[in-house]
Amino acid sequence: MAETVVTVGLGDRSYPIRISSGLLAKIGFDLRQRDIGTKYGVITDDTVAELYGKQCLQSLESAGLRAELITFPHGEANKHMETVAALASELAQRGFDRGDALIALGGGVTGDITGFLAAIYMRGIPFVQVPTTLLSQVDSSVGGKTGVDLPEGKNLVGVFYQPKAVYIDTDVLHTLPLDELQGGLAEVIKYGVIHDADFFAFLKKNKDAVFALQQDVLTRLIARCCEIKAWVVEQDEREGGLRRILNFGHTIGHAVEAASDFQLIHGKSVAIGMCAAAKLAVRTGCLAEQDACAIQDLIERYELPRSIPAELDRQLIKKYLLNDKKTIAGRVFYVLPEAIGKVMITNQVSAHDVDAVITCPV
Ligand SMILES: NC(=O)c1ccc[n+]([C@@H]2O[C@H](COP(=O)([O-])OP(=O)(O)OC[C@H]3O[C@@H](n4cnc5c(N)ncnc54)[C@H](O)[C@@H]3O)[C@@H](O)[C@H]2O)c1
Ligand SMILES: O=C(O)C(=O)C[C@@H](O)[C@H](O)[C@H](O)COP(=O)(O)O
Ligand SMILES: [Zn+2]
Repeated sequence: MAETVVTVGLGDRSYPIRISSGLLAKIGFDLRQRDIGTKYGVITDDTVAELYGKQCLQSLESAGLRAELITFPHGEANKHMETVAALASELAQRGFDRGDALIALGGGVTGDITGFLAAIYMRGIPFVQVPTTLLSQVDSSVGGKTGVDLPEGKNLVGVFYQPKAVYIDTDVLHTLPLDELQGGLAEVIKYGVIHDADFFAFLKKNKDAVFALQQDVLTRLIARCCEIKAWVVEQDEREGGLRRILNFGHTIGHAVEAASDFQLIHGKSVAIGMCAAAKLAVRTGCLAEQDACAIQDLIERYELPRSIPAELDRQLIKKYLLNDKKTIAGRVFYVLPEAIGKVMITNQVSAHDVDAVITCPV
């Protein structure tokens, strides 16, 4: 199958998202042509290092580029400032300078950490994204949101910093655990709800092909998500308005993720958050019951959770809600669906409705 390319159009900071099978072996050649750095620091977690570290280094070295693998322990629990500080020291000790560049090889945790590191190391060096989870291929590797968590909440420290290119090799999804594939599918469903009813219908129809990682369906799915994200980011890079729609499912989702102490992965927390937002939308009168059911049914079809686990502390969820960046002057912003393919942003949801949805058992 031919390569698919989606462009993120940001003037002189525009960049390509290249999508194809077998791309990992070709990135060295492409990077040499782009002349992004003298030496490449390949930042990756221990799991991905074991699976794809060697392949990535070989791709760069066979193109005549110098590269070094630098690892950190996998998992959301390590997406914090201490990891960034340790990686920055490692770069300095290995002599990385302003002529060098970073490669984020891994999932969203690696991408968020590496992008942030690239933005602040020596006040900014270039980086590229090589996402290896479905979630990172359809969402986190695109758009330049980088950052880490604080004990007080998710992604509370970070900057907007765009990559120079995104390389999506669909082959790497074959080693991804099912749980992680499903997490990515939650963000995929998000795109259908916020912007594209036809894509929502496509997902409804193609579940088996998606789970079987059928190449044509997978490429179409990843490309459509990247197109929608690029379309949003091109209009509102720094989340002054439209970009907030990408946060559908993340208001309650992020609070649930943090309250579970990251035992619930990001994508699954977003699935729960999208169902909660659909319920809130019905309660506030902006969404028809049957559309809320359609959203919940698709989430269930992809074997994702729909409700907040009973054992999670509701008060803790409310505390995290108030610490989130979506809370301004004490008012929490929600992205609520109005129909499949259309959402609105509001900070006028009553505490009573939020309480009802958070405490609701199903
Ligand atoms: N910046 C953004 O725009 C943005 C968007 C969405 C999510 N995020 C962030 O992304 C993070 C979630 O990303 P994620 O779901 O990719 O999690 P992740 O990076 O933790 O990856 C999930 C797990 O899969 C393993 N893994 C990665 N690729 C693999 C492969 N090909 N085969 C086998 N195992 C593999 C990793 O080692 C990890 O243990 C969260 O921190 C979330 O906040 C950021
Ligand atoms: O790119 C964006 O914008 C998003 O909101 C994408 C989300 O899927 C992602 O989880 C993001 O990290 C959330 O950002 P935050 O600013 O709410 O922390
Ligand atoms: Zn997300």
